[in-house]
Amino acid sequence: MDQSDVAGDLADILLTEEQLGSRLDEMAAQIDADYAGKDLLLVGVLKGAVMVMADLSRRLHHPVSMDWMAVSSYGSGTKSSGVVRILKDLDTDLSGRNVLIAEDIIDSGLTLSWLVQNLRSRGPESVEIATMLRKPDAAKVEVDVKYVGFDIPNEFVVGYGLDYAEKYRNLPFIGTLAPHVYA
Ligand SMILES: O=P(O)(O)OC[C@H]1O[C@H](OP(=O)(O)OP(=O)(O)O)[C@H](O)[C@@H]1O
Ligand SMILES: Nc1nc2[nH]cnc2c(=O)[nH]1
Repeated sequence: MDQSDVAGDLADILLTEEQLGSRLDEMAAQIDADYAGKDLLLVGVLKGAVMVMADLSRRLHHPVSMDWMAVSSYGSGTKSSGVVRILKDLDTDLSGRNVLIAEDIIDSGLTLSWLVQNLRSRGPESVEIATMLRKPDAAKVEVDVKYVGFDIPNEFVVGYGLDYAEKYRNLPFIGTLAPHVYA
């Protein structure tokens, strides 16, 4: 998708494709170092994390397994309902595994704090989080996050996996929406 196709819908570009890519290089190097010699299972949280999962995993030299979960707490709106539903569970048994959750964003923290607790109850060796974005000013619960791409302001963002009413996920950058889009 070309930026010009949705240029009228965007108020601002917060992070460019280049900025996302170079931060992912750093995160992957750190993850490679931290998990050297250990088993690693990447868990992607559908749908938003598809870009992070694909781009981060390809930068790792470490051999990984990958699995997916689908949870939803947002529906089609811009506020978390706080009620997390599992739409698709993992296929993998987590007993004794080192799990790294790949996420696009931690906003209120409600989704990830629920998910970490849920996965920890399945007997893994460890559960950690790698997220591309985090909104420190939006936190409703504390979530212990090992790898963060960028801390961003408390605004609703789209692109790089993140949608508004299922649109804009395939933008290669992160932007904010113009007010008329919500109207
Ligand atoms: O910290 P929180 O306030 O809980 O928000 C974060 C969650 O919201 C988004 O998912 P969403 O429910 O929009 O589903 P999607 O990934 O399918 O778009 C995002 O992918 C996180 O999972
Ligand atoms: N698209 C989108 N989804 C979210 N889910 C939680 N926060 C956000 C956000 O800022 N944008």
